Amino acid sequence: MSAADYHESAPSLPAETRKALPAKDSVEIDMFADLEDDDMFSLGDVPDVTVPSKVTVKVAVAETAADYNPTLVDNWDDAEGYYRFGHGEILDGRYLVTSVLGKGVFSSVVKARDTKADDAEVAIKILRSNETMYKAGKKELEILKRLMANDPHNRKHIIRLLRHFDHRGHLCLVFESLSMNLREVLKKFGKDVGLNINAVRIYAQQLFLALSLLKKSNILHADIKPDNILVNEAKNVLKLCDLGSASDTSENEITPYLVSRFYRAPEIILGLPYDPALDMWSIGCTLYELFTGKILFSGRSNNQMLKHMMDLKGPFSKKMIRKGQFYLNHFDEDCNFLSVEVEKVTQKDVVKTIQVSKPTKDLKTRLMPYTANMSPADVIQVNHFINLLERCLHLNPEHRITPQEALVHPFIKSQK
Ligand SMILES: Nc1ncnc2c1ncn2[C@@H]1O[C@H](COP(=O)(O)OP(=O)(O)OP(=O)(O)O)[C@@H](O)[C@H]1O
Repeated sequence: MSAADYHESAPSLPAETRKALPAKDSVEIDMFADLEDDDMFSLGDVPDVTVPSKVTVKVAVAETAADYNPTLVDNWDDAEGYYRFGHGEILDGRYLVTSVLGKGVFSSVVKARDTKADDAEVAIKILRSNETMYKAGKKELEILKRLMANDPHNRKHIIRLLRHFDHRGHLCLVFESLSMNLREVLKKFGKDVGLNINAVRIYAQQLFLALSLLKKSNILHADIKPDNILVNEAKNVLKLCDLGSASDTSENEITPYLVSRFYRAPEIILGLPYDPALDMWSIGCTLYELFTGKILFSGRSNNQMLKHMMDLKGPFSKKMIRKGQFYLNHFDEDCNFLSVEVEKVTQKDVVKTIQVSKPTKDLKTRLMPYTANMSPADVIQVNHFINLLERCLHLNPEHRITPQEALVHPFIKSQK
């Protein structure tokens, strides 16, 4: 999750977590900036993540929670509570840090070699040192354990947690190491053109398996998007990661900002009770993006997200609209849509009342142009894909396809 995304969803967090977040980024991140390569997805063509062959060991102290002295925090934390690493530092007496993978809102993630396990590569998520972040990390840890207990043979495509430890007041989660995330795969291989239909099918099947495990475990992921899906070096296996926003299905507090906006289901925006179907919506948006290289619903606000959804799928039923706690923010009493648009000349927001009767650009219209140079067999696949997407993106969560149904859908079942 990016800081910009997260800030928008901050109202769903405890107040103290929100306070701990860095200042809001007012600019929406351009997720396809600096694209270099327009190639279609081709396996085996990605350079390895650079890991220096020689690293100098700078610190070799194994801390325990008992060693932790909060007054010394400034020595190794930056002002925002992120752990400051030394290149070549050893964590927990065994993990030799080789590179920094990234810095999210909750944590920094590093690659390391496990000197007690044949130098196997691992990824370590180091939570920021802040009581609320620590608690959030503990929740992520418990959820990961629950998921692994329900998938003892590691067949369901959710990231594996190897172990955890405390390091100078930071909770550290040790994961199996994977290569790039699907946002990066798309940037590298599918800018504006997307991945080929067979790659999309393989990824779709693995995502539905992950979703079936989440559903069985009564867990909502609540942040599925290409950034939170990692692939192996060969890019033929994916794993769903970042369970930092996940919760038990019983914890469904109604909030209009759950899930990163472009992947947010309509029931969240309208303020209806939600369930695992919200993750299926995010998967529908993600699969569309994998195939086309383009974001399906890139609304600048919840209101414009609803507009984009209706352009694709037609109007919401009045019954569904009226059940939503927030419906009067977006519809009038007669369920006409109140579209908040920017007036071109004044650049001010104006509200236009719109009666939506049918989709202006449905999935078939959008996706068929991609079949122009395809073989007849692939065109059949794309037709199946369109049908599957229609069902993942049903406006009414009660009618959305379930993971079990998706796994036997003709798009998934009809291998070439
Ligand atoms: N097991 C792993 N193997 C390889 N890279 C990983 C692994 N786990 C995380 N990463 C990298 O670190 C990034 C951030 O991880 P993650 O989303 O779990 O942390 P986060 O603190 O929740 O970040 P954010 O706030 O951006 O969501 C991922 O997008 C990925 O690029």
